[in-house]
Amino acid sequence: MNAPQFRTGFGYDVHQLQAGYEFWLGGIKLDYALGAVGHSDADVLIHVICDALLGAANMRDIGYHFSDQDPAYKGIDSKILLKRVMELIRGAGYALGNLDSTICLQAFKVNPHIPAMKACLAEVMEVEEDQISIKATTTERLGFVGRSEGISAYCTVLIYKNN
Ligand SMILES: Nc1ccn([C@@H]2O[C@H](COP(=O)(O)O)[C@@H](O)[C@H]2O)c(=O)n1
Ligand SMILES: C[C@@]1(CO)OP(=O)(O)OP(=O)(O)OC[C@H]1O
Repeated sequence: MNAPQFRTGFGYDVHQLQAGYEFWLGGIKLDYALGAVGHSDADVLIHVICDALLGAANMRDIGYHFSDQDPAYKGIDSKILLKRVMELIRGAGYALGNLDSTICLQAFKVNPHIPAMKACLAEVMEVEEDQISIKATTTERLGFVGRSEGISAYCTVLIYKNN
């Protein structure tokens, strides 16, 4: 058999934080005074995972597939979008090697929630928890994250297909 084909992808996303919204992150709902604003449930971690996967497969980005102008996606659970992205990736013959992500959030520590996020995402993506890394950082009170005006996240992925 020929050597497998490896491809990397990268995702970055930002959502505003405001009172009166739910706070979905990594597929789970967190209890906080502010929530993330978006057309969907605004789960920034899932969005960067989707973008990294789509980028790795050279399949554009999340907004290309699920437009924020389309009422079908209003308030949608981002886990549904991630499932669809995994179907696209697998449909093109790719499997996930691993993903590594960083959440940028000042307001509270997400470390205690990371095991639940990993378990949730592994189930949605139908991969092993060991293939999913989630990290977190504040921005030392600097910038929009530091002022808790928003949350951002980054993700890299490795996907592969056997030739
Ligand atoms: N929202 C966050 C931010 C950070 N952490 C954890 O705390 C560590 C220290 O954060 P600094 O921004 O001060 O470097 C970081 O390495 C994370 O382990 C967190 O859980 N949630
Ligand atoms: C996920 C989508 C689709 O509902 O909406 P948002 O929640 O606004 O998220 P964003 O990352 O800004 O863009 C992708 C969108 O198309």
